[in-house]
Amino acid sequence: MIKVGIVGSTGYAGGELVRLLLQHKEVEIKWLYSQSYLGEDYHRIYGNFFKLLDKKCVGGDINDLVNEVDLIFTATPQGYCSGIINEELLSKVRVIDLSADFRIKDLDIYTSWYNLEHKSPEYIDEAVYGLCEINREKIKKTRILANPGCYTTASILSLYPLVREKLVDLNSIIIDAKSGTSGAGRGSSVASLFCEVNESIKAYGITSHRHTPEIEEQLGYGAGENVIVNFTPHLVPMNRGILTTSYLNLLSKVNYFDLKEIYNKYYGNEYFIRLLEENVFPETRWVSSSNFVDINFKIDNRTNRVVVISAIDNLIKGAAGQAVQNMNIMYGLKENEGLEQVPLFP
Ligand SMILES: NC(=O)C1=CN([C@@H]2O[C@H](COP(=O)(O)OP(=O)(O)OC[C@H]3O[C@@H](n4cnc5c(N)ncnc54)[C@H](OP(=O)(O)O)[C@@H]3O)[C@@H](O)[C@H]2O)C=CC1
Ligand SMILES: CC(=O)N[C@@H](CCC(=O)OP(=O)(O)O)C(=O)O
Repeated sequence: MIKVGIVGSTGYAGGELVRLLLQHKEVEIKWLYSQSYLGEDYHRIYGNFFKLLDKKCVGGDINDLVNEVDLIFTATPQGYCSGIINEELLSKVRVIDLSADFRIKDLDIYTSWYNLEHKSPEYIDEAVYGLCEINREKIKKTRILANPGCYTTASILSLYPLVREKLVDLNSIIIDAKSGTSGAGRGSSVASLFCEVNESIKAYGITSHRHTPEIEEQLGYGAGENVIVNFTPHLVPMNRGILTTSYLNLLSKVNYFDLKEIYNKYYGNEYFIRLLEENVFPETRWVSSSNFVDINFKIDNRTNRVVVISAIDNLIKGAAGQAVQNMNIMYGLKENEGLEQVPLFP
């Protein structure tokens, strides 16, 4: 059994981690860390766990708590994980961080886009970017796993084959993305209030969203050269889900089946990536509460562009599910262990 502790267990991503790990055959949840709910029954925070999980939230020194576990998940705001990482902690546990602290390899880019001083930059190189389908081999051995962002998971996975195979103009990429409001977390803010979100859709972070450099860096590794994207997220009045619609200029005349062959080459054997049938396009409801990524595309012969659509659940493949998938890889387990849920609909 892998003994785990979860910091940030009371947030939306943390809550989904608890739900998935509770049903995982190879995992024992040892503790749930919380500053705000110290000593409270976890099921009093999230009533869905009533009679299923009998644990109180713990607090205190994380350096003591790590003695009880093999692995910790940090589902915490940016800046927390980089503040606790040190050699002593890593001699006791492996870490899966759901924040952006170790995702971006270029420290200057991290500092400028996050407006944060990194507290342990010496560990950035060692950390592995946990996009499972792309970095599987490196993930197996790492002590620090940087779990990718939600928009970035959907964007990178859906565009990676085209960029890697240099089928598109790397300066032409436009990613239009939409997210449910759970993407903003459980912390209250005016922007997340029902009346602010319901019956409306808005773009935000235009030209400045912090997932832009994460997408550019990872697609750049795939292409072997710099990639520049326009990334525009939108907030939509639904609880969960991300849909991306991307536009890329094709460099040569190709048809649907040429591109399908390329996508099959990369993802044909991937359990969690579902390449849909021709003219069937992803919808967030078909992946809801599951770890699946649905992808399809259409070529616009008039403009010589390819339009790529992808859908994920932001809290699962975009956060907790991918974190569990990464744990499975790190511990040599079946990659879909604990993640075989059929998507929830309606
Ligand atoms: N929501 C999503 O769709 C996604 C989220 N993420 C990332 O996952 C992380 C968690 O996000 P999310 O669950 O949405 O956020 P929430 O705001 O819902 O939860 C964050 C949790 O972190 C804890 N926390 C807050 N401040 C601190 C602190 N200074 N030290 C330790 N713990 C703290 C809080 O718990 P308490 O006060 O009880 O200790 C809180 O419940 C973030 O880094 C986010 O960027 C990544 C991908 C998708
Ligand atoms: C709808 C919404 O607000 N989404 C969040 C992104 C989700 C997320 O938490 O991503 P990171 O882990 O990279 O922070 C946002 O735009 O900030």
